[in-house]
Amino acid sequence: MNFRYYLTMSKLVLIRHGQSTANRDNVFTGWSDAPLTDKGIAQAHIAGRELAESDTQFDIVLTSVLQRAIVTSYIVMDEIHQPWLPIIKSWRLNERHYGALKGLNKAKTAKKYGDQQVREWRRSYTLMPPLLQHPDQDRRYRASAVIEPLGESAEMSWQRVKPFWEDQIAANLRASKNVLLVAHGSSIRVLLKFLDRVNDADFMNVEVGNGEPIVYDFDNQLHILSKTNL
Ligand SMILES: O=C(O)[C@H](O)COP(=O)(O)O
Repeated sequence: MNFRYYLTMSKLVLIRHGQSTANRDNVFTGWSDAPLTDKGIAQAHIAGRELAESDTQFDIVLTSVLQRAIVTSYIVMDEIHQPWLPIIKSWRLNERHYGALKGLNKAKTAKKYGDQQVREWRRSYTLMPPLLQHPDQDRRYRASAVIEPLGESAEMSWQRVKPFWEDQIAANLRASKNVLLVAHGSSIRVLLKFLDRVNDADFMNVEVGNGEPIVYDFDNQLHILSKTNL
């Protein structure tokens, strides 16, 4: 038996949702609930088919409470022929909240504030976007007693992803479960920062494409055995 195979106890697959209407229109999205485009739906099918080739038997699906991630997860579950899997939807996996940038066109914002400023808003670990005056009040967050943020840095989004890592992701991996996580650019980027030990400066260069699965294999001590981009 292959030594690495013998040690492998669990698998974590991270997938950013397919293209949303806001991605297509180059608009800051954050917690806005933009649906998938036809291209985004096709990307989700392709990601699912790529994953199906590995024949991984998943135990649980984790996603956000935003439809672009939820619908992507449904498509992937269907493509891997495991539509019955238990699924947990949590606000903790939401995209980073883009504050007052939400709904603005990224190219027009770069013209107004400069490319460097917009790059830092988008890719810095610690910089906050301009904040909203008042929180939005979406019913789905009231149900889980979550006060919607006025805006978040990537670091702030890690503060709310981290408990979910402990309670759901790591807990399942330690129990030798295979986890499929379908989320967003920023919620996945902060997980990659943690898993790959990326420093704050290098975090600026961490990118995650729509519908591109990232596969981690762990041993039973939660050490990473391998990382593969499908
Ligand atoms: O929220 C958004 O606008 C996008 O989903 C991700 O945006 P980014 O590429 O600026 O991180």
